[in-house]
Amino acid sequence: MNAATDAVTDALRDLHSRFAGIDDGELADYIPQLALVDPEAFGLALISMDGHRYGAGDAGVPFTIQSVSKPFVYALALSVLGIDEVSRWVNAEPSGEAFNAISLELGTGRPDNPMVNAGAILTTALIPDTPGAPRFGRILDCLSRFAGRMLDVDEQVYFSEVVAGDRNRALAYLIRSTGPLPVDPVAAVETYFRQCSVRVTAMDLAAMAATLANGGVNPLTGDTVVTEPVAVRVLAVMATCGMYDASGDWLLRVGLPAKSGVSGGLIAAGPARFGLASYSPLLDPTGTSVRGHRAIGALSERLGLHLMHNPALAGSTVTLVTTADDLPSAPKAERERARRERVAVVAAQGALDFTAAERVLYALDEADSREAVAVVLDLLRVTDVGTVARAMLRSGFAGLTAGGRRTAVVDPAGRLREPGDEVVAPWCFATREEAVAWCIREPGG
Ligand SMILES: NC(=O)CC[C@H](N)C(=O)O
Repeated sequence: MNAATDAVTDALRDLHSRFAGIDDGELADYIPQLALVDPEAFGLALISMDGHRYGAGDAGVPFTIQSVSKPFVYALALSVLGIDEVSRWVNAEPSGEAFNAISLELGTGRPDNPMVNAGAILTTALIPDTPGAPRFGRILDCLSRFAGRMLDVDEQVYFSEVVAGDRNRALAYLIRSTGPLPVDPVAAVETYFRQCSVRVTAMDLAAMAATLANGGVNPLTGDTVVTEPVAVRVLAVMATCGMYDASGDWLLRVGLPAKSGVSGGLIAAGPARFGLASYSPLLDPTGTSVRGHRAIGALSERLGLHLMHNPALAGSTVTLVTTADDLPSAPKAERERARRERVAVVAAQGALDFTAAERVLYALDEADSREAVAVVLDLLRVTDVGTVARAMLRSGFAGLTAGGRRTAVVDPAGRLREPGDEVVAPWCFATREEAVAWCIREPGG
């Protein structure tokens, strides 16, 4: 039944079997309950921007979210307070230190970033707490919307964190003593422990990562969990700080915004492509899952997901640069006329952004330099024109017209039109034939 998409699942299964044999690393034991899990558990999950779900191994096994909660609570804080207010309290600089280090800015006491514990405790404390909407209720609701289902708390892990939480309590008191902490340290840490104890599966984490990759819209539910600018900022902080003191090496080799947690969860987001997640509780010394690191690294390489790697450039934007007399489908008389008149035709396809618009403009100049009298731009197969691209194409056309060219656009969907104007270039046509015919008609004829 899934004969075709099985190829995607097979790729995940392949990675799963490649790395399942690795048993390097240690279970986190500073939170006693975390040391009780099955060290062999290993799951991989991938969710596309269309909400297609793929899993291998233990993708449905529950575990606590731990530090993977941090980017999502940061997203909530940004949504409620805005970037300027949040930045007053917590910085966005990589600390180059371990997750539980005393990463506080000299002088201000501001935590270095929201991905280390100090910054995460502060970020949690920034979430408003009102009788109608208590702080933790808001956080659980937000994490659940990112996952696309109602999540709950593993009370045993929560109590275990409370028992073992002296270092986090110390951090909260330290922040309070050196600088900013808007609430009581005990309350801040208590909520932070609960947030870390929220139960998820690798498939849930893939949905959460996919929501960030998808501009804040959950691809499973269609719910706009956060706005696009918020999603973009969270991904930026994940890219620079998400892997603590291993963030630089991770960006170098894997090249994706990511976040790890000490229970063995790991997420990575391929913007506009995929949400990825893994679960395997054996950790390296930075607190990152060993198998997860290897598997997501391999997946990124296999799928060409590195952010700096040719960012999803559409293959071809310009599908045709020619003169109308080269068009074999045109009637003979029209081709004769076109030969005399030299009508150049440029056809484009797909979604036009800045990059694509530059290609189209270059092709228009190329067509124009064929000593054309008239230039036709065919947008019939264009699916979208962004605001920036529209402005560029309009001004490019204005330039051609000012240079004495007749110009026409095949734009039945009115993609170049702006509110308040009827037509774009001198004329807008529904078909290429009409546009060419108009161009070769004798002036005034
Ligand atoms: N890196 C982590 O996952 C740390 C989370 C854990 N609850 C702690 O605060 O120590």
